[in-house]
Amino acid sequence: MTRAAIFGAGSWGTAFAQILADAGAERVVLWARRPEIADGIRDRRRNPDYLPEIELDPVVTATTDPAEAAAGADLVVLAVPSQTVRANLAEWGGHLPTDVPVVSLMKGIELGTGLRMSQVVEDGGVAAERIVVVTGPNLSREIAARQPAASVVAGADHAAADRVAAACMTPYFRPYTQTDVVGAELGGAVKNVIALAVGMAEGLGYGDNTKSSLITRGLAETARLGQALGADPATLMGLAGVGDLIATCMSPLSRNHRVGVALGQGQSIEQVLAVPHQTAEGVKSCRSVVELGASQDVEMPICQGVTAVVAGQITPERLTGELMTRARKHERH
Ligand SMILES: NC(=O)C1=CN([C@@H]2O[C@H](COP(=O)(O)OP(=O)(O)OC[C@H]3O[C@@H](n4cnc5c(N)ncnc54)[C@H](O)[C@@H]3O)[C@@H](O)[C@H]2O)C=CC1
Ligand SMILES: O=C(CO)COP(=O)(O)O
Repeated sequence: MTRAAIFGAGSWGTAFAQILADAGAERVVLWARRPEIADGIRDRRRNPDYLPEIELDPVVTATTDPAEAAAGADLVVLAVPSQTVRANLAEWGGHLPTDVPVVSLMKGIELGTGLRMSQVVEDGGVAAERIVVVTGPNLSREIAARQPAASVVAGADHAAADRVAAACMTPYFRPYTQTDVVGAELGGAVKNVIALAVGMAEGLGYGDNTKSSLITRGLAETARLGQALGADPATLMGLAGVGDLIATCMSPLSRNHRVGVALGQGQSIEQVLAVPHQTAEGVKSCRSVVELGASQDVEMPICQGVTAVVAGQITPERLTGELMTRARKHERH
């Protein structure tokens, strides 16, 4: 029976705690940054800020002490924002057990280094064969409501991925194992940027043809990047690619989608981010995705345009015009 430590008590960390508990975990300890979050989970079995509608199973508890969270864990899960995980690991990585799978739930590319999350975790001292990525069309609010969803559990070591998949399989959460960590992570990171673009289109008042065109051409950008970086194209046609792209781009529950809608409606990025909201990874990862693409000579016009809108350099209207008037070309190029 699993004894898990989940670092990050936001939406996905909290929903994943419920998954592990429903899958039969003996104990799940959430590490929270803020004491009021840990107190709510420990004393009232509710996270007061993230998915407060879930009454957490009694096996779920919480602490702000990383050593206490990690003690005795046979599974470690990381669920903090992509851009903070390096600093987080430097702070509390020394407390992590050295011989158990470490799961990354994060979907992003690190700014400045262009590294995928598993590479950042590896830099933090975790051996590659212990790192497992969980990704796919998994909007936390739907998972919290125990609505059926499938997911990808990818590890360079299939046995580690299989161990994690066994620990998180429930009647509403169906994990498929994978060894293509590169494809799984790229799918999860790039779809957030495409969801910003689709949200912008919605905010501008455009309908489903526009959104479908952006999703499909966004997939083409992801596939080109994946090919350059050694991903298996089949991974991007699966749950981690197409699956997550559809969920995130189409759902009003997606934070990236919602940020895109607000930008499309004419708000500035400062106005959008001034409203307290949860992590919309694409806002930061758009730049690192474009830089990663440029380092491989991969053209990513939608991601480039989103980055320019987020930087305040162009408006969503102008992005539409620029994308629509690019030189004609073969669909597969
Ligand atoms: N929410 C969702 O539906 C899903 C989210 N993800 C990914 O999971 C990762 C985490 O996202 P969410 O839990 O949704 O975000 P969230 O915004 O709901 O929660 C983030 C958590 O990290 C904490 N945090 C913020 N700054 C921190 C710092 N400097 N150090 C330590 N902790 C910090 C926050 O207090 C909060 O507990 C992201 O990479 C996201 O893309 C993946 C699949 C689904
Ligand atoms: O990754 C997600 C769904 O799979 C969550 O999307 P958002 O981060 O845009 O809410």
